[in-house]
Formats: sequence, C-alpha cells, structure tokens
Amino acid sequence: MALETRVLQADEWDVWYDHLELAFGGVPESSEERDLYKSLTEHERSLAVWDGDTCVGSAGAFSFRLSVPGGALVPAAGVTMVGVAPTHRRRGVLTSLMRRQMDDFRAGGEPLAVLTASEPAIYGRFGYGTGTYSLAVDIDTTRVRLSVPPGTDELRLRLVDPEKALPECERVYAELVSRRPGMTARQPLWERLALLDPPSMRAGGSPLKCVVAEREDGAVVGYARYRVKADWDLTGSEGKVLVNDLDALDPAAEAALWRYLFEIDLTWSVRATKRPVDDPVLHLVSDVRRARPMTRDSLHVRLVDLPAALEARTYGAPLDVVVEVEDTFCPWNEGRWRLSADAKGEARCVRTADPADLELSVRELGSAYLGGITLTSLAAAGRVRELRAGALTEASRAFAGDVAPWLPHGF
Ligand SMILES: CC(=O)SCCNC(=O)CCNC(=O)[C@H](O)C(C)(C)COP(=O)(O)OP(=O)(O)OC[C@H]1O[C@@H](n2cnc3c(N)ncnc32)[C@H](O)[C@@H]1OP(=O)(O)O
Repeated sequence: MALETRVLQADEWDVWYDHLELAFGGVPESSEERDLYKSLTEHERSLAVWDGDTCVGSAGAFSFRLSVPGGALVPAAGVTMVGVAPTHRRRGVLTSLMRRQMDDFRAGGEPLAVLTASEPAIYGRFGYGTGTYSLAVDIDTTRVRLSVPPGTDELRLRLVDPEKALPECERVYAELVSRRPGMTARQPLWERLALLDPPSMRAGGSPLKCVVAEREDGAVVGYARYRVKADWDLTGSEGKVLVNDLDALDPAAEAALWRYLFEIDLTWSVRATKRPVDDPVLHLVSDVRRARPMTRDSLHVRLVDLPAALEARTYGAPLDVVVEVEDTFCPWNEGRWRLSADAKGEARCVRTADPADLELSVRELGSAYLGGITLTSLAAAGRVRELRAGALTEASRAFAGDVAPWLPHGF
C-alpha cells in the first residue's frame, strides 16, 4: 500500500504522538509533558505519514522568532517531533518529510529552520549545520571556590514558589533574548517548559525549587531553578545540586546565584547541563578542571532563504565577499552571492556573476550564522575553500560574534 502524507488533524494528535513515542523507543512520557506538548503543537504545521490507518511518520514545526547577531528576531521554523516507525525505516520517509517541510517553510517566508537532533549525524544531508554548542559542568564544590565581583553581597536571595515567581523570571529571560543569538522570544505557553516537574524528570532529586536574586528596590535581576538530590552513605551526605536553569542580568546576580547553589548544605557538587559555552561560571571558579566542563552540539541551523537570512543579521566588521554556495537539497540557494556589510554591520546579499572568493556549502553558512563557529575553523577542516587571499579572514571576522550563541532549552 502506498504511504500518504497529510497535515495533522487535531483529533489525530494522540495517535500521532503515540507513534512518536514508539519511534523513540516506546517509553511513555509523563502526562504533564504530554499535555504541554499537545498544547504547543501547531497542527497546521504538523505532518503525519499514514500506511492505511497506521501512523508511520511524523514531523512538526514551531513558529519561533530566533535571536540573531545584532539582536533582531527572525522567523525560524523549529523542526520537531520527527519520527519514523521501526517498521518503515530507511526507505525515504524522513527524506520526504524534510522535502515537504523545506518547501513549506520557503513558501511561508521563513528564512531559517532550526532543530535539536536526537543524533547529530542525521540532518547534515538536508543542509543543517551545527550552529551552537552547549556546556555541561559537574563542579566538585568541596574543592572549588568561587570568587565573586563587587555588588554580589548587596543582593538579596529569596526562595520562592517557581510558579508564583514565573512572571518575574520571565521578565529577566525576555531581557536576555536580544543579547544572545540562538535564544527564542517566548511564545505563549513556552515558559511552562522550564516548570515541568513530573517525578520522571527529577533524576531522583527533590521537586523543582526556585531562588531569585533581588536588588534593594525589590527588582528581580536573576533566578535559578534547581533540584537537590540527597545521597547518604556511611561517611555522611554526598548530595548533589541539579541545576535546571540559571539566568541573570548582571555579573553580581550571576555570581550570587552560583554561590547560593555552591553553598547548599549537605551537597558536594553542582551539576548544570544546559549552559552557554562562554558561561561566566568558568571564570568564577578557582579550578576549572574540577568543574569538569564538557560540550556537545545543540542547535542545528539551516538557511532556507539564503539572501533573506544573511541580510537579517548584522556583521562585526565591514565585508565584501562573493561566496559560491552548494545546496543540492534547496537548489534555489545554489550559486554565487555577493555579501557586503557596511561599517554599521548592515548587509546586502545579491546574486552575482563575479568570481567567487570563498566556496562552501549551505551547511557551513548554517554553522557560522549565529556567530559561534568561525569560518576559519571550518576552513581548517577543509569545509570552506578560500579562492581569494584574505577573503577567509575578512569573512570569518565579520561573521563571528562576541557572545556565544545558545539555546537554553530543547524542543
Ligand atoms: C528534530 C527531531 O525531532 S530529532 C528526532 C529524530 N528521530 C529519532 O531519532 C527517532 C528514532 N529514529 C527514527 O525515527 C528514524 O530512524 C529517522 C527519523 C532518524 C530516520 O528516518 P528514515 O525514514 O529511516 O530516514 P530515511 O530513509 O529518509 O534516510 C535518509 C538518509 O538518512 C540516513 N539516516 C537515517 N537515520 C539516520 C541516523 N540515525 N543516523 C545517520 N544517518 C541516518 C539514511 O541512511 C539515509 O541516508 P542516504 O540518503 O545516504 O541513503
């Protein structure tokens, strides 16, 4: 029987999501998580592949607005819920879903698509490049000390109900979005993701707790949400602090929150897994080795409409280069483009017949797009080729950002 791909109807959601859970191994999510994802699903942007009345394939998209270098919020399709039934794998179902999505994103005028991958090897063939990394730390707080900047002691820390403090925490989050590429402006209900707290998500720890840092005038300037995992043996307690998220508006608030987490009694370590790679905590600790830093790929970026995407961000230095782009999956992006940016960083990207200065594929542009991965490092791996001397350094400097791009949450 031929497979049929259709837009998801609201009353098909449960069957569709059951299929997705099966594709991921069949462990059911908590009802709390499931209900939230049901509310977040954009049905008209969700695709289901049917073999008769059995759902065998799925892919969805969220309508994100992604922060890019320069602070603009750019429409980006957040690709999600991709799964193919174990009975139907390796016969092109994913490829057909990616094809349909890419054509839809283009028709809808979204210059970018982004995703977090279950396995990083899947999406390169569709033109996605790793655009951000995230940092995990597991800090031995019995040995590592923190040095804190002036102003830290002036802040008041208050333990609050995570639900009640949500509006204040969200105000802090909203202020950070335009400062850091890779973050998404909150859409309705997305703030609930950080409050999910079913026992299955606690990793043996306590229910979620929230501490806020306040200035003298009562303004909240940072927060941390975390769990404490008790662990006792014959020598006493070896508890762990498991950080869910920590966001702060200034160095004093950042340091005050980390210090609070470090000093929780009966704990020996602080673990945080979803941090930016330039997290200030790396510079606050006395012994970075004992913070056990580790990085992994996070957000994968795909330029759907190349000139619109490249013009939507700003550049850190004036630029005038011709790039020869290979993009077999989206041939409308293929060919030679002149990218020029003025002293303010504002850019124009137009087709040209002039000789190329750099040669690369759309994947490398996706990797460099948010400013965290340099074109120079990609060239060192042979993935960008310089055809005019000096063009690589010029372009690499212009694309690179001061702040590491970061997506604080999965989706
Ligand atoms: C954004 C997200 O939602 S990430 C979640 C992705 N989903 C999962 O990981 C759930 C478990 N896995 C699955 O459901 C499936 O195996 C999928 C979705 C990863 C792949 O679906 P399929 O329909 O089998 O893929 P399809 O047949 O279209 O394969 C296309 C190509 O990708 C390759 N490929 C497929 N899966 C993988 C993988 N896990 N790792 C590396 N390559 C892969 C195939 O070999 C094929 O290569 P080719 O073009 O050189 O022949």
